[in-house]
Amino acid sequence: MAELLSESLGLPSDYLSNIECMKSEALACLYYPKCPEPAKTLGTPKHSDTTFLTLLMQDSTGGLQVLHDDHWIDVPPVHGALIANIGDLMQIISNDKFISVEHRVVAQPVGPRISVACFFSPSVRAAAKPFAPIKELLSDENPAIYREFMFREYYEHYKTKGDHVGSALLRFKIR
Ligand SMILES: O=C(O)CCC(=O)C(=O)O
Ligand SMILES: [Fe+2]
Repeated sequence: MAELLSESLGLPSDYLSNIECMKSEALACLYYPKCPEPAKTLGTPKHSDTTFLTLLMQDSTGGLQVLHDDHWIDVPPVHGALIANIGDLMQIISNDKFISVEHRVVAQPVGPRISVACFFSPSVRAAAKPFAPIKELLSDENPAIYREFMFREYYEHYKTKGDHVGSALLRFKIR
């Protein structure tokens, strides 16, 4: 995935793996019990992932939706397939060439639903360096949309504002 994403940004195929932006993995195993009153709640509320990339495996129950042009679109389960979601940090370093996807999981009267999300974030070494849009992607016609920041500042945003905060993108946006 790192190679494909690097190439689609027009960069050498080892670019993203060299900067170690997706070198740490965290795995979340999620269990959604069946819900007697699905209209009154959500399985997972609307959000975009804070990391670089998420690979998601969902079972055959369904319920995942992505926001597209202000409409919620079902992401139907495909046996054996993984879903790749771009996260906010990837949006920032790609200078909006990749856009992080807003998604949610609806509650359902059937279940339980099980999903496994693997979140890819920077290595400790990469997290100690500043983040900013990749210089090779910038030009006079395509200036940086986000300022430089440290990983610690990025995560402070979520820690101080709690779970229901919007994404950190606006905080770093300069144009
Ligand atoms: O359970 C799912 O399919 C999605 C979970 C999710 O979006 C997340 O954990 O960030
Ligand atoms: Fe998510």
